[in-house]
Amino acid sequence: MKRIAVLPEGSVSHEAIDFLFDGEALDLQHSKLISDIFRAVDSGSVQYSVIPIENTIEGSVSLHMDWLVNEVDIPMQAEWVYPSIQNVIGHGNEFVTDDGTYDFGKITKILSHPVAIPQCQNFIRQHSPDADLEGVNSTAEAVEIVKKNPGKGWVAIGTKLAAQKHGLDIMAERVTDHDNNYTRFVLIGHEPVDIPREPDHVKTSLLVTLPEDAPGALHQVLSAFAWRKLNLTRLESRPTKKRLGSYYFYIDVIETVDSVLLTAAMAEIEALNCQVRVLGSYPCYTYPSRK
Ligand SMILES: O=C(O)C(=O)C[C@]1(C(=O)O)C=C[C@@H](O)C=C1
Repeated sequence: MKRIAVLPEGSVSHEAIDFLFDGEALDLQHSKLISDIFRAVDSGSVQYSVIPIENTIEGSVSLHMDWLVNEVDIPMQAEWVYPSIQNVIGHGNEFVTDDGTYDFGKITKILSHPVAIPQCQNFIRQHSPDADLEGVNSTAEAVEIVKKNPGKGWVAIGTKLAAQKHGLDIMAERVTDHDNNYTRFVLIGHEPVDIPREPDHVKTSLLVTLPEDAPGALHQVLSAFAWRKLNLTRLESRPTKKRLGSYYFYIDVIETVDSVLLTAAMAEIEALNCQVRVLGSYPCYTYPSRK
């Protein structure tokens, strides 16, 4: 049975891992902190860890990307995209009105993961503009905190799974600003993973660091992919954290790392005095397609 570290029961990450393995029995090790999820696979206490890296509304989960790049050296073994369906969850009796609806104006505090709160900005502004907002370690943790603090007017933004686990009420369903709110997850680990279905495509993630003060260097890097007709699906700069104005580029290419074209492109980029690090070459699965 695969041993996998993932955020607490009822988190979006937890729902997402069940989708990837399609009901396969897994030995899930739940941890409260994403840093512990990274450490679990780094120390070898689990085979794989589940890391959310990008969201439709919020973009990159920078903290997690930085961990992948700076704190650990563990390859990405699979990627999948899963919907982040967020709900307002609380002790419904604190907010219920005479006509049986909920008065969201009575909410004093909204707790959730810092990536989930901005996904629901419109709902919050419209219904509970005066509520305090508090970021916690996961949507599942937010639901747990609300459960333990009745009578204070607190609600969480989280999954139905978490509401069920803690016996709380779903006061509003699907409250994200856009319906197509998806999160991109990666499975990291030292061994390739066996997933019992065909991927939608394969991808290679690269980290490219340009030589200092080289005009046109990024253009030359992109040309190495362009003239080989290699399809890039992500290009993002992140600070190297060494000095202000110094960046590395995170590049996703639809190709396996050992393909002749990608190998040649990487060699060309290295010949430009760039550093190239392969973060992983892996199968990608898109919800809800199951081949
Ligand atoms: O808090 C959770 O439920 C998580 O799985 C984490 C996480 C994230 O880090 O991006 C995952 C997806 C959600 O959209 C919001 C939060």
